[in-house]
Amino acid sequence: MILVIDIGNTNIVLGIYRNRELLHHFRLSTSRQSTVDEYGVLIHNLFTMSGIRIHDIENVIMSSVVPPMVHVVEDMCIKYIGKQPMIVGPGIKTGLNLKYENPREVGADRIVNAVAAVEIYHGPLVVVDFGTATTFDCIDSKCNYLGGAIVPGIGIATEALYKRASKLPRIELEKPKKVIGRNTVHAMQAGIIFGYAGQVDGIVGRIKEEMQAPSLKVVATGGLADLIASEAKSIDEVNPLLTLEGLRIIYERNC
Ligand SMILES: Nc1ncnc2c1ncn2[C@@H]1O[C@H](COP(=O)(O)OP(=O)(O)OP(=O)(O)O)[C@@H](O)[C@H]1O
Ligand SMILES: CC(C)(CO)[C@@H](O)C(=O)NCCC(=O)O
Ligand SMILES: [K+]
Repeated sequence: MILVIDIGNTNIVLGIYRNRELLHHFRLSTSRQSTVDEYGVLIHNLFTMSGIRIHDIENVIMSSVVPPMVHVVEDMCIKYIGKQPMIVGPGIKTGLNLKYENPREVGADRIVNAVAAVEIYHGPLVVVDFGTATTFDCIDSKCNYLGGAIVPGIGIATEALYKRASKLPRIELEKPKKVIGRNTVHAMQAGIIFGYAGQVDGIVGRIKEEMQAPSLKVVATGGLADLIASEAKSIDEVNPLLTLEGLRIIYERNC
Protein backbone atom coordinates (compact mmCIF):
# COMPACT_ATOMS: atom_id res chain seq x y z
CA MET A 1 0.00 0.00 0.00
CA ILE A 2 1.13 3.55 -0.57
CA LEU A 3 0.30 6.68 1.34
CA VAL A 4 -0.27 9.85 -0.71
CA ILE A 5 -0.33 13.26 1.00
CA ASP A 6 -1.30 16.65 -0.39
CA ILE A 7 -0.48 19.61 1.84
CA GLY A 8 -2.67 22.60 0.99
CA ASN A 9 -2.98 25.94 2.74
CA THR A 10 -6.22 24.87 4.47
CA ASN A 11 -6.13 21.09 4.52
CA ILE A 12 -3.79 18.15 4.38
CA VAL A 13 -5.47 15.38 2.45
CA LEU A 14 -4.19 11.83 2.77
CA GLY A 15 -5.04 8.73 0.78
CA ILE A 16 -4.16 5.05 1.14
CA TYR A 17 -3.93 3.14 -2.13
CA ARG A 18 -3.61 -0.54 -2.75
CA ASN A 19 -2.46 -0.55 -6.37
CA ARG A 20 -4.98 1.69 -8.12
CA GLU A 21 -7.68 1.40 -5.51
CA LEU A 22 -8.18 4.16 -2.98
CA LEU A 23 -8.95 2.32 0.26
CA HIS A 24 -9.17 5.26 2.67
CA HIS A 25 -8.88 9.01 2.62
CA PHE A 26 -8.53 11.49 5.44
CA ARG A 27 -8.53 15.27 5.81
CA LEU A 28 -6.56 17.12 8.49
CA SER A 29 -6.28 20.86 8.98
CA THR A 30 -3.04 22.44 7.96
CA SER A 31 -1.75 23.81 11.24
CA ARG A 32 1.54 25.62 11.00
CA GLN A 33 1.92 25.30 14.80
CA SER A 34 1.57 21.53 14.96
CA THR A 35 4.65 19.45 15.61
CA VAL A 36 6.01 16.27 14.04
CA ASP A 37 4.73 14.33 17.06
CA GLU A 38 1.27 15.87 16.93
CA TYR A 39 0.87 14.82 13.29
CA GLY A 40 2.32 11.44 14.29
CA VAL A 41 -0.48 11.00 16.84
CA LEU A 42 -3.11 11.93 14.26
CA ILE A 43 -1.75 9.48 11.71
CA HIS A 44 -1.44 6.74 14.30
CA ASN A 45 -5.05 7.26 15.40
CA LEU A 46 -6.43 7.42 11.88
CA PHE A 47 -4.58 4.26 10.90
CA THR A 48 -5.70 2.42 14.03
CA MET A 49 -9.32 3.46 13.54
CA SER A 50 -9.21 2.27 9.93
CA GLY A 51 -7.39 -0.98 10.57
CA ILE A 52 -4.28 0.06 8.64
CA ARG A 53 -0.96 -1.28 9.94
CA ILE A 54 2.00 1.07 9.64
CA HIS A 55 4.05 -1.81 8.22
CA ASP A 56 1.65 -2.15 5.29
CA ILE A 57 2.74 1.27 4.00
CA GLU A 58 5.47 0.53 1.47
CA ASN A 59 6.03 4.09 0.29
CA VAL A 60 4.88 7.66 0.72
CA ILE A 61 4.55 10.47 -1.83
CA MET A 62 3.67 14.04 -0.97
CA SER A 63 3.07 17.41 -2.59
CA SER A 64 3.00 20.69 -0.72
CA VAL A 65 2.27 24.33 -1.44
CA VAL A 66 3.11 25.31 2.15
CA PRO A 67 6.92 25.30 2.43
CA PRO A 68 7.14 25.33 6.26
CA MET A 69 4.93 22.21 6.45
CA VAL A 70 7.18 20.08 4.26
CA HIS A 71 9.70 19.30 6.97
CA VAL A 72 7.07 18.60 9.60
CA VAL A 73 5.23 16.06 7.47
CA GLU A 74 8.43 14.63 6.01
CA ASP A 75 9.89 14.09 9.49
CA MET A 76 6.59 12.63 10.67
CA CYS A 77 6.76 10.06 7.85
CA ILE A 78 10.33 9.15 8.72
CA LYS A 79 9.71 8.92 12.47
CA TYR A 80 6.29 7.25 12.54
CA ILE A 81 6.04 5.38 9.24
CA GLY A 82 9.71 4.68 8.74
CA LYS A 83 9.67 5.96 5.14
CA GLN A 84 11.30 8.91 3.42
CA PRO A 85 8.53 10.39 1.28
CA MET A 86 8.98 11.10 -2.41
CA ILE A 87 8.31 14.84 -2.80
CA VAL A 88 6.73 16.29 -5.95
CA GLY A 89 9.19 18.90 -7.20
CA PRO A 90 12.20 19.36 -9.46
CA GLY A 91 13.58 16.01 -10.65
CA ILE A 92 10.26 14.18 -10.46
CA LYS A 93 8.85 12.82 -13.73
CA THR A 94 5.30 14.00 -14.33
CA GLY A 95 4.82 13.35 -18.04
CA LEU A 96 3.96 17.02 -18.59
CA ASN A 97 6.00 19.73 -20.30
CA LEU A 98 5.74 22.74 -18.03
CA LYS A 99 5.44 25.88 -20.12
CA TYR A 100 5.47 28.21 -17.11
CA GLU A 101 8.20 30.88 -17.42
CA ASN A 102 9.75 29.42 -14.27
CA PRO A 103 8.51 25.84 -13.82
CA ARG A 104 9.59 25.84 -10.16
CA GLU A 105 7.02 28.51 -9.47
CA VAL A 106 3.94 26.40 -10.33
CA GLY A 107 2.17 25.03 -7.26
CA ALA A 108 2.77 21.29 -6.90
CA ASP A 109 -0.97 20.76 -6.37
CA ARG A 110 -1.69 22.27 -9.79
CA ILE A 111 0.79 19.94 -11.47
CA VAL A 112 -0.58 16.93 -9.61
CA ASN A 113 -4.14 17.82 -10.66
CA ALA A 114 -3.02 18.26 -14.26
CA VAL A 115 -1.28 14.87 -14.31
CA ALA A 116 -4.42 13.11 -13.06
CA ALA A 117 -6.72 14.96 -15.45
CA VAL A 118 -4.57 14.17 -18.51
CA GLU A 119 -4.36 10.51 -17.54
CA ILE A 120 -8.09 10.16 -16.87
CA TYR A 121 -9.66 12.50 -19.47
CA HIS A 122 -6.88 13.39 -21.99
CA GLY A 123 -6.12 16.91 -23.21
CA PRO A 124 -6.99 19.52 -24.19
CA LEU A 125 -8.54 20.30 -20.86
CA VAL A 126 -8.91 22.74 -18.01
CA VAL A 127 -8.78 21.74 -14.35
CA VAL A 128 -10.52 24.00 -11.84
CA ASP A 129 -9.59 23.38 -8.19
CA PHE A 130 -11.76 25.11 -5.60
CA GLY A 131 -9.32 25.17 -2.69
CA THR A 132 -7.96 28.00 -0.59
CA ALA A 133 -7.34 29.68 -3.92
CA THR A 134 -9.28 28.67 -6.99
CA THR A 135 -6.88 27.61 -9.72
CA PHE A 136 -7.40 27.08 -13.44
CA ASP A 137 -4.85 24.88 -15.18
CA CYS A 138 -4.70 24.45 -18.94
CA ILE A 139 -3.23 21.42 -20.65
CA ASP A 140 -3.18 20.90 -24.43
CA SER A 141 -3.47 17.67 -26.40
CA LYS A 142 0.32 17.18 -26.34
CA CYS A 143 0.67 17.17 -22.53
CA ASN A 144 1.93 20.75 -22.43
CA TYR A 145 1.00 22.39 -19.14
CA LEU A 146 0.32 25.91 -20.37
CA GLY A 147 -0.39 27.74 -17.10
CA GLY A 148 -3.71 29.25 -16.14
CA ALA A 149 -5.33 31.57 -13.63
CA ILE A 150 -5.43 31.96 -9.84
CA VAL A 151 -8.33 33.68 -8.10
CA PRO A 152 -9.30 34.13 -4.44
CA GLY A 153 -10.94 30.96 -3.18
CA ILE A 154 -14.59 30.90 -2.17
CA GLY A 155 -13.63 30.67 1.51
CA ILE A 156 -11.28 33.66 1.26
CA ALA A 157 -13.81 35.73 -0.68
CA THR A 158 -16.61 34.98 1.77
CA GLU A 159 -14.40 35.67 4.76
CA ALA A 160 -13.25 38.99 3.33
CA LEU A 161 -16.86 40.17 3.11
CA TYR A 162 -17.77 39.64 6.73
CA LYS A 163 -14.37 40.64 8.08
CA ARG A 164 -14.28 43.95 6.22
CA ALA A 165 -17.92 45.03 6.36
CA SER A 166 -19.40 45.48 9.85
CA LYS A 167 -22.99 44.68 8.90
CA LEU A 168 -22.23 41.60 6.82
CA PRO A 169 -22.49 38.35 8.79
CA ARG A 170 -20.76 35.05 8.44
CA ILE A 171 -22.96 32.92 6.16
CA GLU A 172 -23.56 29.32 5.23
CA LEU A 173 -22.54 28.73 1.63
CA GLU A 174 -25.90 27.53 0.35
CA LYS A 175 -27.48 28.21 -2.99
CA PRO A 176 -30.30 30.75 -2.64
CA LYS A 177 -33.51 30.28 -4.64
CA LYS A 178 -33.19 33.62 -6.43
CA VAL A 179 -30.43 35.92 -7.55
CA ILE A 180 -32.33 38.94 -6.23
CA GLY A 181 -31.73 38.54 -2.51
CA ARG A 182 -34.28 40.22 -0.23
CA ASN A 183 -32.23 39.88 2.95
CA THR A 184 -28.53 40.20 3.69
CA VAL A 185 -27.81 36.48 3.89
CA HIS A 186 -29.61 35.68 0.63
CA ALA A 187 -27.98 38.64 -1.09
CA MET A 188 -24.52 37.47 -0.02
CA GLN A 189 -25.24 33.86 -0.98
CA ALA A 190 -26.48 34.97 -4.39
CA GLY A 191 -23.46 37.18 -4.98
CA ILE A 192 -20.94 34.59 -3.97
CA ILE A 193 -22.41 31.49 -5.57
CA PHE A 194 -23.80 32.95 -8.81
CA GLY A 195 -20.90 35.39 -9.03
CA TYR A 196 -18.41 32.60 -8.62
CA ALA A 197 -20.15 30.40 -11.18
CA GLY A 198 -20.12 33.33 -13.60
CA GLN A 199 -16.44 33.88 -12.95
CA VAL A 200 -15.71 30.24 -13.78
CA ASP A 201 -17.74 30.44 -17.00
CA GLY A 202 -16.05 33.73 -17.93
CA ILE A 203 -12.50 32.49 -17.40
CA VAL A 204 -13.15 29.13 -19.08
CA GLY A 205 -14.70 30.94 -22.06
CA ARG A 206 -11.58 33.06 -22.49
CA ILE A 207 -9.32 30.04 -22.09
CA LYS A 208 -11.23 28.19 -24.82
CA GLU A 209 -10.71 31.15 -27.15
CA GLU A 210 -7.04 31.55 -26.31
CA MET A 211 -6.38 27.81 -26.74
CA GLN A 212 -8.61 27.73 -29.83
CA ALA A 213 -10.24 24.66 -28.35
CA PRO A 214 -13.97 25.34 -28.13
CA SER A 215 -14.79 21.81 -27.00
CA LEU A 216 -12.07 21.16 -24.45
CA LYS A 217 -13.08 19.31 -21.30
CA VAL A 218 -13.43 21.13 -17.98
CA VAL A 219 -12.91 19.09 -14.80
CA ALA A 220 -13.52 20.52 -11.34
CA THR A 221 -12.19 19.34 -7.99
CA GLY A 222 -11.96 20.61 -4.39
CA GLY A 223 -14.39 20.85 -1.51
CA LEU A 224 -16.90 23.21 -3.10
CA ALA A 225 -16.72 21.86 -6.65
CA ASP A 226 -20.19 20.27 -6.57
CA LEU A 227 -21.86 23.44 -5.36
CA ILE A 228 -20.34 25.59 -8.10
CA ALA A 229 -20.53 22.93 -10.81
CA SER A 230 -24.30 22.81 -10.40
CA GLU A 231 -24.41 26.49 -11.46
CA ALA A 232 -21.42 26.90 -13.78
CA LYS A 233 -22.38 25.85 -17.31
CA SER A 234 -18.77 25.34 -18.36
CA ILE A 235 -17.91 22.54 -15.88
CA ASP A 236 -18.28 19.13 -17.54
CA GLU A 237 -17.18 16.85 -14.76
CA VAL A 238 -16.49 16.88 -11.01
CA ASN A 239 -13.79 14.60 -9.66
CA PRO A 240 -13.21 15.14 -5.94
CA LEU A 241 -10.26 12.73 -5.86
CA LEU A 242 -8.19 14.28 -8.64
CA THR A 243 -5.27 15.36 -6.44
CA LEU A 244 -4.94 11.97 -4.74
CA GLU A 245 -5.12 10.17 -8.10
CA GLY A 246 -2.43 12.49 -9.46
CA LEU A 247 -0.11 11.67 -6.59
CA ARG A 248 -0.61 7.94 -7.14
CA ILE A 249 0.11 8.29 -10.87
CA ILE A 250 3.26 10.35 -10.25
CA TYR A 251 4.43 7.80 -7.70
CA GLU A 252 4.00 5.01 -10.28
CA ARG A 253 5.96 7.00 -12.88
CA ASN A 254 8.91 7.48 -10.53
CA CYS A 255 9.38 4.15 -8.77
N1 LIG B 1 -19.24 24.97 3.44
C1 LIG B 1 -18.31 25.95 3.43
N2 LIG B 1 -18.64 27.22 3.76
C2 LIG B 1 -17.71 28.20 3.75
N3 LIG B 1 -16.44 28.03 3.38
C3 LIG B 1 -16.06 26.80 3.06
C4 LIG B 1 -16.96 25.68 3.05
N4 LIG B 1 -16.27 24.57 2.66
C5 LIG B 1 -15.01 24.98 2.45
N5 LIG B 1 -14.88 26.31 2.69
C6 LIG B 1 -13.67 27.12 2.53
O1 LIG B 1 -13.27 27.02 1.18
C7 LIG B 1 -11.85 26.91 1.11
C8 LIG B 1 -11.49 25.67 0.37
O2 LIG B 1 -11.90 24.55 1.11
P1 LIG B 1 -11.55 23.08 0.66
O3 LIG B 1 -11.83 22.16 1.78
O4 LIG B 1 -12.14 22.83 -0.65
O5 LIG B 1 -10.00 23.31 0.52
P2 LIG B 1 -8.85 22.38 0.08
O6 LIG B 1 -9.08 21.84 -1.29
O7 LIG B 1 -8.48 21.45 1.16
O8 LIG B 1 -7.82 23.56 -0.04
P3 LIG B 1 -6.27 23.52 0.05
O9 LIG B 1 -5.86 22.35 -0.80
O10 LIG B 1 -5.91 24.84 -0.51
O11 LIG B 1 -5.96 23.33 1.50
C9 LIG B 1 -11.33 26.96 2.53
O12 LIG B 1 -10.88 28.28 2.78
C10 LIG B 1 -12.53 26.60 3.37
O13 LIG B 1 -12.49 27.26 4.62
C1 LIG C 1 -2.34 28.77 -5.91
C2 LIG C 1 -2.14 27.79 -4.77
C3 LIG C 1 -2.13 28.54 -3.45
C4 LIG C 1 -3.34 26.81 -4.79
O1 LIG C 1 -3.20 25.86 -3.79
C5 LIG C 1 -0.84 26.96 -4.97
O2 LIG C 1 -0.91 26.22 -6.15
C6 LIG C 1 0.39 27.83 -5.01
O3 LIG C 1 0.83 28.31 -3.99
N1 LIG C 1 0.96 28.03 -6.23
C7 LIG C 1 2.15 28.80 -6.45
C8 LIG C 1 1.96 29.84 -7.48
C9 LIG C 1 1.63 29.33 -8.88
O4 LIG C 1 1.11 28.21 -9.04
O5 LIG C 1 1.94 30.06 -9.84
K1 LIG D 1 -6.11 21.46 -3.08
